[in-house]
Amino acid sequence: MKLTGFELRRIGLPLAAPFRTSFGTQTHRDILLVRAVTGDAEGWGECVTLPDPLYSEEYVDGAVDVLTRFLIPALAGADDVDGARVATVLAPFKGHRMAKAALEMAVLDAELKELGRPLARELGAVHPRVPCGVSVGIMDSVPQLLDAVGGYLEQGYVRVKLKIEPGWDVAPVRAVRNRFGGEVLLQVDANTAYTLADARHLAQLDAFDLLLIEQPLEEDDILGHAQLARQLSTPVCLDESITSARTAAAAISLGACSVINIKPGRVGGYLEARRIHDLCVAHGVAVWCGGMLETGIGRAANVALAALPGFTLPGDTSASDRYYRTDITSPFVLDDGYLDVPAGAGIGVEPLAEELDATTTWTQWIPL
Ligand SMILES: CC(=O)N[C@@H](Cc1ccc2ccccc2c1)C(=O)O
Ligand SMILES: [Mg+2]
Repeated sequence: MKLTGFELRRIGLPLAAPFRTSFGTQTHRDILLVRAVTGDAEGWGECVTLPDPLYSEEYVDGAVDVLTRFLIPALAGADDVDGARVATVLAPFKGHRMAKAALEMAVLDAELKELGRPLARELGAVHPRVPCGVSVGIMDSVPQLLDAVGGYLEQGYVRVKLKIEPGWDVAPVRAVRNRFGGEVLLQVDANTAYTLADARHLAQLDAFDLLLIEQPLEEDDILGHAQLARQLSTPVCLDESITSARTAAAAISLGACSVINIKPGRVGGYLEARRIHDLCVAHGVAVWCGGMLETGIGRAANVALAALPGFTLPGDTSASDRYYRTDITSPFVLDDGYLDVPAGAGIGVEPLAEELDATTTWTQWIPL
């Protein structure tokens, strides 16, 4: 496969509704897309960075800089790069996993589109569609939360995840349980908002039969999560802490988690995501596919990943309209709580030209 160049393209999309988490409220997305061009095809990657380093240390402007000055030149200097080799070529550069993931995804999509091979099959998907959960933000009041949760359950979502933070945790969870009953699959996500000193407070959540509590402590506090896990009956799931197969192996071995939220952008790409999946299956650790409010580009690849056998819990692979009134691809529409795995070559979708043009805020072509 002969790469001729890459396009970096930023698009601006308003969120259908504000999305509040313990690290802030988002109303708008500034999304970096990567287009890989070869002689015979083009592939797309989506960088899941936020504009500010609030979820992790990466942010959009930083990703643009590291791609432009280091990562794309490294690929230009390597011969015969394909999807499987991108991570090796980029390995000398530390971190910047979301930027690396977007680049690898674009190269992999171009390669598979040239070969006519679907990403799902390439990754080892075994299901034609995946059951979908929904992530519900922190709200101004419990009644507002109950309305939102009721709406998502009516749409067919099979699992509800509630964002929590100190001051918004036990009461909203109890209210959802009281209103919607004990059968609803329910979990919470703290996005690192607590400390080990909150252990006794968080143990109150054990009364609500949650599937898991996601990332209660800081990203680098693996030992803290192991100590907390011993004080809770609710399974601890890690998100921000799991940055590679190596950190997943360490977290599992140290008893820091019994469930893992796999996000390809956070771990450096879909191939590393598959390695984490395989590791977790070997250890009997359940995994599910997390979300970073991706457009249909990232959503398509996430749904393919979520169809692998070890993804036994519903993920945050929600429909396009969970976040966007208009997606930049044909929208992913929930059908009886499921999303279909794209069957086309590569990620199986392409951006809609008119949507792309309407939302583009900046673009740069980088020839190899
Ligand atoms: C679906 C979900 O909860 N995702 C992340 C948090 C998150 C929240 C807000 C975001 C805003 C812009 C881009 C990515 C974002 C990710 C999580 O699981 O922790
Ligand atoms: Mg999370």
